[in-house]
Amino acid sequence: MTTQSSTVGSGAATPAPLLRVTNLHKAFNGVPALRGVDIDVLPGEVHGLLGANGSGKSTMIKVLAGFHDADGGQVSIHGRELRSPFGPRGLRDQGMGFVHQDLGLAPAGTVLEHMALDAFGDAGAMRRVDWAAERRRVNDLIERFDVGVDVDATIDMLTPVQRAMVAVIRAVGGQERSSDADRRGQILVLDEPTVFLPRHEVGLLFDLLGRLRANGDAVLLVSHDLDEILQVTDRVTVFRNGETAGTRATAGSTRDDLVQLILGARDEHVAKGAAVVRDDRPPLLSARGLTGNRIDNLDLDLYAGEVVGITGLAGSGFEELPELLYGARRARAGEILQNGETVAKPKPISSMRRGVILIPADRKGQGGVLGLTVKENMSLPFLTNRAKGFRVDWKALAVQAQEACDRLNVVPPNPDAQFGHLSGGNQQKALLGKWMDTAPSVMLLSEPTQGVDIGARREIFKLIRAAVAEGMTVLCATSDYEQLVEMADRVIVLDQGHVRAELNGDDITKDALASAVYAEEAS
Ligand SMILES: Nc1ncnc2c1ncn2[C@@H]1O[C@H](COP(=O)(O)OP(=O)(O)OP(=O)(O)O)[C@@H](O)[C@H]1O
Repeated sequence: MTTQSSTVGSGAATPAPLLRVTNLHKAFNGVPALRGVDIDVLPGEVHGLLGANGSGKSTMIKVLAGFHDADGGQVSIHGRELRSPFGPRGLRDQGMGFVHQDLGLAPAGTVLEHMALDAFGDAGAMRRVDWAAERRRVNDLIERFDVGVDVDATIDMLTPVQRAMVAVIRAVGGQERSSDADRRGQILVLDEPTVFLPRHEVGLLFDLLGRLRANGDAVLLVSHDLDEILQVTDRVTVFRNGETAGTRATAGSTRDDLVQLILGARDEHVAKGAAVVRDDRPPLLSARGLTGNRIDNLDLDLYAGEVVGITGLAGSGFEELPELLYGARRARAGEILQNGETVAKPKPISSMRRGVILIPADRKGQGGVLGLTVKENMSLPFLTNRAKGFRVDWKALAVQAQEACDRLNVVPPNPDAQFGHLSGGNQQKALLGKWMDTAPSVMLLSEPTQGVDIGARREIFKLIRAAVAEGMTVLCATSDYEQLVEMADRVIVLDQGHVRAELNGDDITKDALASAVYAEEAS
């Protein structure tokens, strides 16, 4: 796929923007989230929207989608000026479509039903859906955008990337139906669509974005993955602290340029510690013959002072290893040993007591309680040891939570903020802080920096390296090769539940990881 659009990159005079946001303001309880952001999105471009966690990306998108009302500023679409509030449908009827990270698809519904749901929305519950017409329309969309799914397939039958593509054409189809704008020249907003996709399938989604671009539409793509942004976008806009830090053409921009714009500072790499010294102490955690749904008869030793990465293609088993070791998922066979001694019936509660903790990938679903405050979330592991009789020492817990927020740069650094209102990266930092305070000996991580910006990522790596230097061991299951290169002392590559390769020290490079993961496919 080319990285330049014919419309934008042709050297012709810049076309009029499809979407122009000027001086947009929004505060929550008096705290500004947007302090006057500006962005122009042109026809025929994929425009990246970057920024640290909490910089205001989602807030702007939620204003455009009608979820929040802006406090001030202008928005124009196709040159027509509009002012927030935009009502519950946001700018959907003006030619904008939105695909949120969770995709908004129900597993049991078919592709056709999902698309027709939008028709129900338009027509009201009383009107009959013309199923034959819907089927023609949906088939036409699938063909036009070469999505390759069956209209009657249920969502749970589709691969993750097919689901993402269905969500995209569903948004496109919704626009075609409701927009009074010209069919060409619509704006599709994708909020971190790739974080849950297997790396090797992301290209299929990007090809679809290329087809939209060729159609004269525009895509606004929010992502923290700079390689992805450099690969797929024509221009990028960076938000910093609720303001626009700048807009750049992607061609000619480097990763470091973008990092500097995001952070307002140069990128700083975290040094890995010295190599682990393996004395005659037993490993902190081991597996022998461990077998799960995918993992098959795996032997593994995790030693004090090391970060061990585990990776592979989706379905190779690497994703289930943290949960098996933690006891959140029952093994079919095999045993787990801690400090050389067999662990009888591993369960989450006993793992926690033994100093083994798990930070799951889906932090919103599993890691934190959205309706509680940051302090309450951070206090959960300590409620018993901070209890005096029936009373909990909230004062001590508040001090502890404040210290963790400050140490980890959680934004806002306010333990009384609602956890669910924190941006994704800040939620992850708060969760890490909570578990680090329990001084674990084994930390099992699953995609620990998904949705986390580059600055917070560095802080998380630093914390992990510091804890490892004190004698902890970390297992990090991820398909993010860059993270493995930066963080891991050794990486185990799985294939169909078995160890395919092990890379150590300086041999851990992105290329080496990719060729180990894809070795069989390439041959
Ligand atoms: N409903 C809300 N109530 C209070 N504060 C909020 C609310 N939504 C967002 N914020 C705050 O507004 C600021 C901007 O958050 P926003 O979610 O827009 O950032 P973001 O750039 O999308 O971050 P991320 O990359 O982590 O998703 C943050 O400080 C956040 O805590």
